[in-house]
Amino acid sequence: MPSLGRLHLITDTRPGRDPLAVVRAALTVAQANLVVQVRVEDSATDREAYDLTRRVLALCASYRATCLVNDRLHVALAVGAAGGHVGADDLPVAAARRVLGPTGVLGATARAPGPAREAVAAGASYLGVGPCHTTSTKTGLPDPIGADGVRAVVGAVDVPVIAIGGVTAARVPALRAAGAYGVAVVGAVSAAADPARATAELIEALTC
Ligand SMILES: Cc1ncc(COP(=O)(O)OP(=O)(O)O)c(N)n1
Ligand SMILES: Cc1nc(C(=O)O)sc1CCOP(=O)(O)O
Ligand SMILES: [Mg+2]
Repeated sequence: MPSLGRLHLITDTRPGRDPLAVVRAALTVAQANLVVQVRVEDSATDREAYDLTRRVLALCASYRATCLVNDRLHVALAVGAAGGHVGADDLPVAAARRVLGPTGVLGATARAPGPAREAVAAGASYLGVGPCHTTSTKTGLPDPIGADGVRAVVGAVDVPVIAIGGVTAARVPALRAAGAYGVAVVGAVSAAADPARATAELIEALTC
């Protein structure tokens, strides 16, 4: 399995957003270092998810970047994406592993060391850990766990930890110091006036 990219860009498909333009801009800068996770609104149809994912996958292929699919693993399989990401409301990790097979990239959300260990034992190849900071992108989340929460999970598992939730380039150093392998962002790139520049700042913070 190729090594996992350190910057995960999660698509923002809320009304008024242009996820393909943002993905295109980020890819021109981050290229093969980027992981694009296609995340659609719960109200989106499978056909809408499939169509968007096919287009994102085609863009990623031009740069040898990795494309993952949030929640809808059948869409990941249908388009030939590298894998998917599941959380508490999705397929259990062991079931997701059976769906993706032994070589698919499988991310799982974990917010504390115990569930993190369970997710890895069940077949997760990386963990999404957060929310690290407050976020306006998703509602209904628990309180932020901060860099200390990330550190606790990092100490419990031997797979890459991807910090998520309110992540900005300025916050990356503290997350890396806590042991995060990488970060996942929505707003830091999608809501930026210049998504390519925002991507460059995140890559710089992740690799310096
Ligand atoms: C990298 C990463 N980490 C966490 C999540 C959140 O997944 P989940 O808890 O299933 O919530 P939804 O994204 O499905 O609303 C993620 N998508 N990616
Ligand atoms: C989709 C998602 N899941 C989270 C979690 O903590 O599980 S935080 C989040 C949204 C991240 O968006 P932004 O980078 O704009 O804060
Ligand atoms: Mg989910």
